[in-house]
Amino acid sequence: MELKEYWSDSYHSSDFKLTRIGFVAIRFRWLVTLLIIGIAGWIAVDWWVLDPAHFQLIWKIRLITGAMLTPLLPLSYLCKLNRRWMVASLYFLLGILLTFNLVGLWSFRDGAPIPIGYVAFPYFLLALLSVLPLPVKSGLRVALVVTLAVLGTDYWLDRHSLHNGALLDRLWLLLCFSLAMIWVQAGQLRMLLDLYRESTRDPLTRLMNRRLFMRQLEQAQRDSRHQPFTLILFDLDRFKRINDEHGHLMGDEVLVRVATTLGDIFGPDATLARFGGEEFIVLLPNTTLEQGLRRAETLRLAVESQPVENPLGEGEITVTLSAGVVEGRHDSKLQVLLNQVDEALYDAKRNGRNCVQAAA
Ligand SMILES: Nc1nc2c(ncn2[C@@H]2O[C@H](COP(=O)(O)OP(=O)(O)OP(=O)(O)O)[C@@H](O)[C@H]2O)c(=O)[nH]1
Repeated sequence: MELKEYWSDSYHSSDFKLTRIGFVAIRFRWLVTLLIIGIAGWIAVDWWVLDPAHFQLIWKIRLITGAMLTPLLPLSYLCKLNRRWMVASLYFLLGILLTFNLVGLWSFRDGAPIPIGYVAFPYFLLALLSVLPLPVKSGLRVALVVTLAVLGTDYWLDRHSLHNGALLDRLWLLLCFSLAMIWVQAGQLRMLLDLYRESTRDPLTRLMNRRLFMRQLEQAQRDSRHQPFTLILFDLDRFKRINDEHGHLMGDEVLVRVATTLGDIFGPDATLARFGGEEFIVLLPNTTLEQGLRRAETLRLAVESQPVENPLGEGEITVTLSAGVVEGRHDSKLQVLLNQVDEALYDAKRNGRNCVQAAA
């Protein structure tokens, strides 16, 4: 995982963004449930700890806070579809909880001893938020909001406290908790990204696997509007023979080399995947059938003209491929397109291999 991927989700792929937000939404829902139960349930503790005058006010504040958090539960189902909803819900949660903290502390303005639960609440909140796999930039924003809220509360309740050592003490503690929160969040983000890559990448070529490709294809079709897109499905010729005659290590080397050539030929606009054993697929957005055929031919020539060296130093071999090409539109049925391109590839094999065939 690269450093910039820890920093901001703008460096994540759109598919991982959705995966992460779905994960955050589930954890967020559990967090809100826990907070609603905890905040309302704490009334029992307050009943024991507080004097009746304080208790009369506090139990209502707790119930109102719990009620205000409740809409976040159904909203968390929408959040998994949209990052903006997720961010808005998170800040709504922070707003409610920090206001609860402010009003709770304000209720002790008469000098009554403040129970530890009220003083420690912002730190407790930071600890709870560490369950969300947020990038560092988002974690810093959350920490900043909590710190400013603590400073604002201090200022509002007791202007002098901003100038004494106790404030420094609180800031130091906030910094420690914030760093711990960001550290745990980044660790979770890393774990999630590693698992995501393991489950969506082919371990040999590092290209995306069939499952992720199908999701990308559905998305690309939705985005294509009235522009055509092209699919190229290709398969290495007589690959079994390469394995049998030169060994599996050589077979693996050929697959890796072809994957590299694919990246070089098609560039960042194309979506490339290993579709099966020695079968690869390419999705080209905004591309007509004629353009797709030309690009498939370029690939075929490139692979043919670059012999692959045996990793054990036992000479080199020439590899060829056969390809099928089909053009799709936003209203095409994907399963039909995949069948057509598969048929075209089969025709290319029947026509003698090492050639490109358009779908009928
Ligand atoms: N080395 C290696 N071989 C693989 C891998 N995945 C699949 N294969 C082999 O790919 C071969 C595919 O053979 P076939 O499906 O018979 O096709 P082919 O020999 O390429 O023949 P045509 O497709 O008709 O040209 C099988 O021998 C598989 O074992 C892999 O990851 N590494």
